[in-house]
Amino acid sequence: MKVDLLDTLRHQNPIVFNISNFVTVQDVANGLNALGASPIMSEEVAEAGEMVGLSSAVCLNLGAFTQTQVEQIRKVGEVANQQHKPLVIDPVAVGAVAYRKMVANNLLTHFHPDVIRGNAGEIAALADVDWQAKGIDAGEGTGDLVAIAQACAQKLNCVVILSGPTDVITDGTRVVKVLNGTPLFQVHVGSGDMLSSIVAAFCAVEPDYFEAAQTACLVFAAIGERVAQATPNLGAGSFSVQLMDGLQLTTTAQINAIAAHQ
Ligand SMILES: Nc1ncnc2c1ncn2[C@@H]1O[C@H](COP(=O)(O)OP(=O)(O)O)[C@@H](O)[C@H]1O
Ligand SMILES: Cc1ncsc1CCOP(=O)(O)O
Ligand SMILES: [Mg+2]
Repeated sequence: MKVDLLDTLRHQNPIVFNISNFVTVQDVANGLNALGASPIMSEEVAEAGEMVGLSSAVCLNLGAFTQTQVEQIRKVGEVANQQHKPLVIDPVAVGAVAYRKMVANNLLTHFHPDVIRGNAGEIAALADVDWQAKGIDAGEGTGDLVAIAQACAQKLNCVVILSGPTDVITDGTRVVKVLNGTPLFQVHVGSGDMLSSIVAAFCAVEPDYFEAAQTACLVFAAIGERVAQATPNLGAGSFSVQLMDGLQLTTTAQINAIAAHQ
């Protein structure tokens, strides 16, 4: 696990272009900025080419799109592929809303993502595995999470992150698990969206996207875990503030000291 990539990221300060959702856009911008990347957002399809051109990675969040925004997402995904910029997709709630799954599957015929990051309900839906997703949350299912993540990665020919209490990262064959984290991530809406954009930031500084994805998961989960451990009885509001501080101030040595992965 290349935790030192965090120092590279902070040194290079890569621009990450995000199409975010209106719910968590502030978390995504500030999370990236605190960690050491440079976020930029846009809702205008006419500037898609320039936006991708100035960025070192792109993250497309499918959390709350309109039909107009779907056109923008498709254009940005196509341009990212043409310009060979790393492309990360966050397929929010595709397991809970049939329309979203249809839109996501259609978008995936227009461009190829390098990494897909979702919870169990979302990754199961993209892999066409039976699962009871609950809105934006993972929901419940009985399937094997590693097998589901691998099936999704093989089907879509990309790296897949199936996040949750344990993050599963796979390229379809190789599998790494990140065991760090805190249940407080679940009481803050936007944890997953932040992680997806941070995955893109690591893809900007590491061309092996399987490596970039697992490092992003470890860095984010370990920082959350440290923050939770540092303050007893931390609640949802304080956690989100402390998490921002942690993203900015945590060192690679501190992450290595608690890193738990297989
Ligand atoms: N119960 C948990 N314990 C530890 N970490 C968790 C837990 N649930 C989620 N996480 C962490 O929260 C982050 C967001 O993942 P997740 O909750 O799966 O995304 P989403 O918000 O899209 O559903 C990841 O870093 C994941 O490791
Ligand atoms: C609540 C909500 N509704 C549409 S997108 C969104 C945010 C999802 O954020 P996350 O997947 O990071 O919890
Ligand atoms: Mg999510």
